Amino acid sequence: MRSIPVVTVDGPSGAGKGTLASMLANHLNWHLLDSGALYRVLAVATEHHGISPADEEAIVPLASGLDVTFETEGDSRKIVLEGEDVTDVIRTEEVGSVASQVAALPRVREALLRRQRAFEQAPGLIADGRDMGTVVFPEAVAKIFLTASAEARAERRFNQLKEKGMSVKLSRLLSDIKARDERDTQRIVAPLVPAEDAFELDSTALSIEQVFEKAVEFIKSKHV
Ligand SMILES: Nc1ncnc2c1ncn2[C@@H]1O[C@H](COP(=O)(O)OP(=O)(O)O)[C@@H](O)[C@H]1O
Ligand SMILES: Nc1ccn([C@@H]2O[C@H](COP(=O)(O)OP(=O)(O)O)[C@@H](O)[C@H]2O)c(=O)n1
Repeated sequence: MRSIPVVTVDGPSGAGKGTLASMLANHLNWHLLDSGALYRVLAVATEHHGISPADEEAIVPLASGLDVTFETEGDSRKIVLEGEDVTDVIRTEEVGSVASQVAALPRVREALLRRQRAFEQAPGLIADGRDMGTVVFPEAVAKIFLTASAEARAERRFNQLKEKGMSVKLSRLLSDIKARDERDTQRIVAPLVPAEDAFELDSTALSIEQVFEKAVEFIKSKHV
């Protein structure tokens, strides 16, 4: 039996992973896994339950039994945690920061593995995150590592949050993004590194469309 094809998109915050992953999923008509959303939802859950982001013992059972659903209706996606719509709440930089703290706990990552792998369904999967190509789907047919300068990423995030009506300071975003990069690349388990066989794509000077075209070209070269 032919296995289900997986394409991974990993990289640092604001590189354009989510944008590219959802364009690819629409283009190929494949499923989409936004693994960062899982860590973000878990971060919100720890806050709801009054658990410290460093308390691995308490977070592991929360991660294993996380009551979350990802609902897709046309182009819009809704994320519901314990009955509450958290689609927008999880996108703040504060939640991103807590997410990267809980994501550094080895047993928490382990607890979320099975849930992520369950997204691998026919006809194929686009998986977006930090360790999709290195840990979760090492057999992926095509692996993309998307980067951009920290300044470009902070500016993109700034515009994105402003559009959502959230007030943020660019200088604060840049320092938060750098702190998160540092934590994500330095952690012991599943650090943010390109897989050996990844196609590294720097999007600093590229438009969204140019990134998409290069990604499609690369995926085609893998006979997907
Ligand atoms: N190549 C690009 N050029 C300019 N803006 C981009 C580019 N790629 C993504 N963006 C914008 O940057 C913001 C962050 O992108 P997103 O896909 O959420 O990044 P990530 O998932 O890597 O954190 C979004 O508002 C998106 O529209
Ligand atoms: N596969 C993944 C995805 C996210 N994460 C963690 O979750 C945080 C939020 O991920 P995200 O993909 O939503 O973040 P952005 O790139 O959108 O800023 C990251 O900073 C990582 O610490 C992870 O460790 N592994």
